[in-house]
Amino acid sequence: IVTKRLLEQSAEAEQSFYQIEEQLLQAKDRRREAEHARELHMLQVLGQMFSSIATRNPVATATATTAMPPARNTMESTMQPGVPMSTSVLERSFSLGTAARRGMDDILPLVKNIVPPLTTKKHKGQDGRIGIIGGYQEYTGALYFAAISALKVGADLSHVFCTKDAATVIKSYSPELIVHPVLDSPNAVEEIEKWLPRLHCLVVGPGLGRDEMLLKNTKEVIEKSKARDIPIVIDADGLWLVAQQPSVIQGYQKGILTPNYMEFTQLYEAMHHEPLDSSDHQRSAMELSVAMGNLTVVLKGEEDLITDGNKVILCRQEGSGRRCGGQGDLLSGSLGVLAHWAYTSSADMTKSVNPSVVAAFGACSLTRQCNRQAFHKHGRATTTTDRIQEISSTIKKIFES
Ligand SMILES: NC(=O)C1=CN([C@@H]2O[C@H](COP(=O)(O)OP(=O)(O)OC[C@H]3O[C@@H](n4cnc5c(N)ncnc54)[C@H](O)[C@@H]3O)[C@@H](O)[C@H]2O)[C@@H](O)CC1
Ligand SMILES: Nc1ncnc2c1ncn2[C@@H]1O[C@H](COP(=O)(O)OP(=O)(O)OP(=O)(O)O)[C@@H](O)[C@H]1O
Repeated sequence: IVTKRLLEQSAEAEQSFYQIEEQLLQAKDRRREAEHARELHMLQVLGQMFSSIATRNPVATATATTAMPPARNTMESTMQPGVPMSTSVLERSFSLGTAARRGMDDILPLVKNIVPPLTTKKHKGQDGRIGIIGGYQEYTGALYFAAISALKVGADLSHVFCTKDAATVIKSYSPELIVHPVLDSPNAVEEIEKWLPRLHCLVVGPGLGRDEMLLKNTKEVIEKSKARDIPIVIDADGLWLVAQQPSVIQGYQKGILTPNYMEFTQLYEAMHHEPLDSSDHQRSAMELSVAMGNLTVVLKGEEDLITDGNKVILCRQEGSGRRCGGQGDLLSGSLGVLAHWAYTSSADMTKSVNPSVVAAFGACSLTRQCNRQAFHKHGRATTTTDRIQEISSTIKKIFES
């Protein structure tokens, strides 16, 4: 009994330590955001000064206009539960060439706002401790791709929760990942729950497989994570779980679903009990989001379609013609980090746009640009490992330029 009590006290002490640590981090984040807002304000003032100089100088004005072609056509629509949707959508697309730079005006600056500055003042973990659940023994690659992408995008720690057999394999891929071989253990939920107070975001599903026991454990971990109010990205086999039991995530505003077309069809049909009308993806994606309680849905494909049931945003960043496995894992891992950054940024930083949507647009843009760059180098031989190697330069180009 004494040992049990001591263990309980130590668990409580640990929990309050992490709560205090979280509060400190949040205070630091708020200070950081205030600094960022001041810098932005100064930049705006400088911009106004330059533009007034340019207006006084007709040659400079003409040059600027030629260098900046007109914005792409932009339309908006809204949808509320039970209200018919108009057919137009809010369209956001960009490429890194000068031609469509104005298309980045709306969402991409918000993504840039949420990317935390790199300073010497931070401690390990502050920019993100991401948990990833998946990694059935056949699909160790998927979990690795998601976890390493999270690290490379900027998380400080990437915790992988997988089966015992998958763990050794994943550890041997990379010493940078923290691997917990617990998902198939008899006390899996307790083992993972211990880590939840330290995690900023959970990514569920890459390579999870469909084993009943693993899905049951995963479901319970999702429930525990919801109670902690952390963003939860659900991909791959995690979406299969949602299609079987939508209530596991339905109505949880920090839930983000990232289906490919097949997964989307399953989810849609599970929610609506009728075949998907494949002629109007935008409408169907909004309908799914609304049916799920306005969760953010990212329908991946030739163009990525992001919706929280109120608006549809298209990410048409040029990708590549290669469709090998693992691109979705890069997307879900990156999205985990961006979701944490978006939810810890102030409403000023995201201009009150849904943080899940801002994060999703960032992750789609990043994934597609990585695809594009890797494809330019490797052509038909491009694989996900090549894409992951492009994360660093892609971040510099699209988020830090
Ligand atoms: N290296 C790895 O370990 C990888 C493992 N993966 C994992 O493998 C598991 C199963 O994923 P699958 O890719 O088999 O499941 P999917 O649901 O993606 O695909 C099922 C089938 O549908 C086909 N399909 C996919 N998209 C389609 C579309 N738009 N139109 C028509 N057909 C389409 C696919 O060719 C496949 O035969 C998941 O856990 C996933 O995370 C993948 O992430 C890929 C990489
Ligand atoms: N037809 C396409 N054209 C251009 N880019 C695409 C296309 N299809 C998918 N993508 C890009 O690849 C990303 C991953 O989408 P994909 O459909 O491959 O996911 P997935 O099937 O879940 O991947 P995984 O193999 O990891 O399970 C998308 O976000 C998108 O950026």
